Amino acid sequence: MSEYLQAKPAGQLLEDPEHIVTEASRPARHRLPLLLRRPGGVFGLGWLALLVVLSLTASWWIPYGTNDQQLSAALQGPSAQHWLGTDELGRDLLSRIFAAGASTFGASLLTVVVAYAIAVPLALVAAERGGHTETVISRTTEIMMALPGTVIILAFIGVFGVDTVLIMTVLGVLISSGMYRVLLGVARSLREQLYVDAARVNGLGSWRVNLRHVLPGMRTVLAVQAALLFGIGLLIQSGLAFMGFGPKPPAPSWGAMIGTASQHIYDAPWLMVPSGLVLSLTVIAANLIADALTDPEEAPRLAQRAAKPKGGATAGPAEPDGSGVLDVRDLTVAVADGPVLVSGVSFRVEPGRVLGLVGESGCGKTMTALAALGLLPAGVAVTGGALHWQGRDLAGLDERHLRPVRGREIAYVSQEPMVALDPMFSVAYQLTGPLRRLRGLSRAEARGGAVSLLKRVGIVDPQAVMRSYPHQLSGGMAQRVAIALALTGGPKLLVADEPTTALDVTVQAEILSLLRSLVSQSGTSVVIVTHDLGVVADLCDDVAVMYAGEIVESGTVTEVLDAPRHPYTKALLGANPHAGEAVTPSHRLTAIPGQVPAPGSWPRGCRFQDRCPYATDACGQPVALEAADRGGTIRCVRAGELAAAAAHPDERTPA
Ligand SMILES: Nc1ncnc2c1ncn2[C@@H]1O[C@H](COP(=O)(O)OP(=O)(O)OP(=O)(O)O)[C@@H](O)[C@H]1O
Repeated sequence: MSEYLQAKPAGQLLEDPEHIVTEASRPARHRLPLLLRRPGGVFGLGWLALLVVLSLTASWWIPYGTNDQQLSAALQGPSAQHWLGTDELGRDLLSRIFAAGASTFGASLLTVVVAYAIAVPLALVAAERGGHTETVISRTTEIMMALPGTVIILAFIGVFGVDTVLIMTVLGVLISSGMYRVLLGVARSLREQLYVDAARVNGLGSWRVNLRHVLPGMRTVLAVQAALLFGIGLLIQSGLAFMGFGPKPPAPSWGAMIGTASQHIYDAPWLMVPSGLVLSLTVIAANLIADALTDPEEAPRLAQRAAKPKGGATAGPAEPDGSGVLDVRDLTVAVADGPVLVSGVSFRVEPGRVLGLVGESGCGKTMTALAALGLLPAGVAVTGGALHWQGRDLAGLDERHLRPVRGREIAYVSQEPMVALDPMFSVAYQLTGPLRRLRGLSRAEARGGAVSLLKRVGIVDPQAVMRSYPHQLSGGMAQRVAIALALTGGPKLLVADEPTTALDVTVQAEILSLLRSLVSQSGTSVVIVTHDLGVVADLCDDVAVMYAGEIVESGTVTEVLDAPRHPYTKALLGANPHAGEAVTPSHRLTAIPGQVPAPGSWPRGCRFQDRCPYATDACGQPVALEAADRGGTIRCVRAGELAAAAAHPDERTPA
C-alpha cells in the first residue's frame, strides 16, 4: 500500500474520498517515470539519447568524411580542426566515432531482439503449461547454456566469414537460454498472482492472459535485462572488432579503433581516449539505466505471492434445474495419483441465497469452491460426482466451455483484493476491459458501467477510484473494486473465498454488509468460504460445516447455529468468541484439541473421532449424512443420543 494511504485507516478512507491518492495528488517526483527519478537513470538515458541522435544524424553534421586521410595530421590530439584528434592515417576521430555509432547500436539491438524473440515466448509457454512442456524447454535451454559461446561464434566466422548481423544473431540465440531462465521465474511468479486467476475467471483466454497480465507484469525485468544485454552486446561486438572480426577496414568501428589505439599506446596515448571513453560511457549508461529501472518496491511486490488457492444450501440429493441453482452432488476432488481432498460433498445453492462453507483450515472448503469454477490447482481434479449449473454438469466441461461460464455466470472474489487486481493497470482499465468483453459495451458505455458498478459497491467517489492503481487503494476499497470486477459479467453466483479475512475488523463488517445488500438487491447467490461462524451468522442463509474433506452437518443458519448437532460444529461454536446460547458455558472459547487429519490419513468411520470427546467404538464404522431431527443433515452416529442428552442436561451422557 502506498505510504500516503498508510497514514489513514482504511475505513476512514472510504468515507473520505479526498484521501484517495490520485495521480494528480502525488508528489511531482513520484509522477516521473522510474528511470528519471534517479541521477544514474537521467545520465544513462541522456547519454544514450545524445549518442543515438548524433550517430543517426552523423552523415549531416560530421566535419570530415570517415575515410578522409590527412597523413600530415596523423596521431594528433584534440585541436580546433579535429576536436577529438586524429588516428594514424590522420582521419578525424570525432567523425569516425559517430559514423560507427548507428551500426554499433543496431548490432547490439539485434542481439537483444533475437534473445527476446526466443526467450519471452518460451518463458510464457513454459510458465503457463508447466509440467512436461516446461521440462522439455528448460532442459533444452540448459544444454544451450552449456555450449561454449565463443567457440561457436568463432566457428560461424570461420564458415561464413565476418558478418556482423550473423554474429550478433548467433549471440542473441546463445544468450536467449540464460534470458529464458530469468524470465521463466518472473512469469511463473506472475501466473501465481490471483489477478491472473481472476482474469481467467473472467473468461480471458490463455494468450490474452499472457498479453494483458503476465507480459506487462514482466516489463520492468524485460527493460532491465534489455539494457544489460545491450551493454553486453556492445562489449562483445567491440571485442570481436578489436580482434579483427569487425566491419572490414576502412569502415569505422569502435572496437577496431580501440585496437588501433592499443598499438599506439606509448607514442600516442590520447588515441585510446575518445573511442575507449565513448564505449565505456555507453556500457556504463546501459548499466545505469538497468539499475535505475530496478524499482526497490517492485521486488517485494513481485515476490508477494498470492495466498494461492491450493487448490442456500442443504446437503443431500435434489433434482438439477436450470434456474441459477448450483447443485453439487457427491463431489470428489483428488490429487492425481494422490490422496482424496474432498469426498462425497453435496449441497444446493438456490437463487438469491448465501451458503457458507465453514470449517477449519485444510477441511477442503476452497477445493470445493474452486471445483465449481474449474479452477482447481494443477494436479488436482474432480474425480467423481457432478456440479449441475444451468442444466450443465460443470465437472464435465473443458476449459473452452468453462470460459463463458466464468465471469458471466459464476464469478470469483478472492481473499486478497490487492493481488486479485493487476498492479499494472488503473481501476478504470481493469473494469472497462471485462465490461466491454463480457457485455459487448462500447468504450464510453463501459466507462459509465464501471462508474455505476463502483457506486453499487459503495464507493463514494468513483471517478477518483477509476483513476487509481490498486496499490493506491486501501484494503477495503480494493476489495470493493475486486467485487465490482467480479460483477462486471453480471454473474448469477459469486464464489467468495474468505473475502474478509485479509481486512481489518471495521472493514470486514462493511464488506459483509455490501455482500448482503448485493444479494438482496440483485438476487445473486453467494457461496462464501470462511472459517468464521460469525461471518456465517451475519451473512449466510444456509451453512455446510466441512471437516476433513466432507460435510458433517448442514442446514439453514438458524437450524445449525441454534441447534448444532455434530460435536465438531459445537466445538467450532465453542471456539468462537461470539458463540451464543447454543454452546454450553463449559464449551465456550475452548480451542479444539488436535488437528484436522491430512488427506490420505483420514480415520475409517467418523473423521472427527480422534478429536471428539463423545467418540465410542461405533464411530469407527462408516457414517452416512442423514436428515437431522431439526431439519438439515448430520453425519454423526450419536447425534440423536447427544441431542436428547442436551435436552435433559441432568442425565449423564455416556462417552
Ligand atoms: N495443490 C494441492 N495439492 C495437493 N494437496 C492440496 C493442494 N492444495 C490444497 N491441498 C490440500 O487439500 C486439503 C484441502 O485444502 P483447502 O484449501 O480446500 O482447505 P480449506 O478448508 O479451504 O483451508 P484453508 O482455509 O486453509 O484454505 C488440505 O489438506 C490441503 O493441504
